[in-house]
Amino acid sequence: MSLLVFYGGTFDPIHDGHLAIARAARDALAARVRLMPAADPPHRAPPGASAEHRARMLDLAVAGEPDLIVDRRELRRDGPSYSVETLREIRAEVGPEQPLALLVGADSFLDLPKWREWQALFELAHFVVAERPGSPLDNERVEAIAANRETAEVEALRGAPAGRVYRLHQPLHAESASQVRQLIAAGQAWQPFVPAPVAAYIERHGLYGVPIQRGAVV
Ligand SMILES: Nc1ncnc2c1ncn2[C@@H]1O[C@H](COP(=O)(O)OP(=O)(O)OP(=O)(O)O)[C@@H](O)[C@H]1O
Ligand SMILES: O=C(O)c1ccc[n+]([C@@H]2O[C@H](COP(=O)([O-])O)[C@@H](O)[C@H]2O)c1
Repeated sequence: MSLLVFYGGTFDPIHDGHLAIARAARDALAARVRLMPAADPPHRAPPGASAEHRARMLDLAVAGEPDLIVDRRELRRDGPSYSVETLREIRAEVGPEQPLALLVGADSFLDLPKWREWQALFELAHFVVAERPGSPLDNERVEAIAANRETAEVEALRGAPAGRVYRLHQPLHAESASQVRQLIAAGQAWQPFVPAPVAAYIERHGLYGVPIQRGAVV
């Protein structure tokens, strides 16, 4: 059965590292990837941009890429955007047999034991884990979380509805949203780290303290 891949994040703002792993997952898994902005991301300070701005930047970033889709379901729910609730909602829609995967970066995966009902997540979806500079995926640390669920076979993800952990070996990307926000605050060049239409949107709307450029094309 085909695999449904969901990629949750704060995307404050979406940057080239996010796009690179979404594309890498799409290509490695031959699947559509649904980027899901969190309304109220757990375990972090409130985002610098509103949920609607963050979602609109995602729309711009994936425009013209039919296998990258923006999924606004978490924006329609009140309270913290716990992944276990999101995955239960999706599972209820697609039924018990449909293979589902959650795409996360290495730092998120290594933090998984702090997530709400984290063990239940493995009953709801597979995890596809993207490598990320600064968060090495040592076998020991991965195994402490994956507990024998790891597989190197994409077919294993398609062959079960949930419960496996797959490492995505994509080229590493060092970008982070906090780096983009810090560069903006420091008055340094930040535009090279985000897709050009996203940079234009940030400038047009004066997000993150960028001086508004009314003439900019969105
Ligand atoms: N450069 C990257 N390489 C691999 N994974 C990434 C990268 N950037 C973000 N991710 C992953 O994407 C998901 C969403 O990330 P998020 O929106 O929090 O971006 P971020 O760059 O980590 O933001 P911030 O710097 O504000 O914490 C997380 O699972 C994170 O691990
Ligand atoms: O469910 C949780 O407890 C939980 C805790 C931390 C993060 N998450 C989800 O993980 C994704 C990445 O989070 P973040 O903060 O790195 O953008 C995003 O979809 C969050 O909703 C989920």
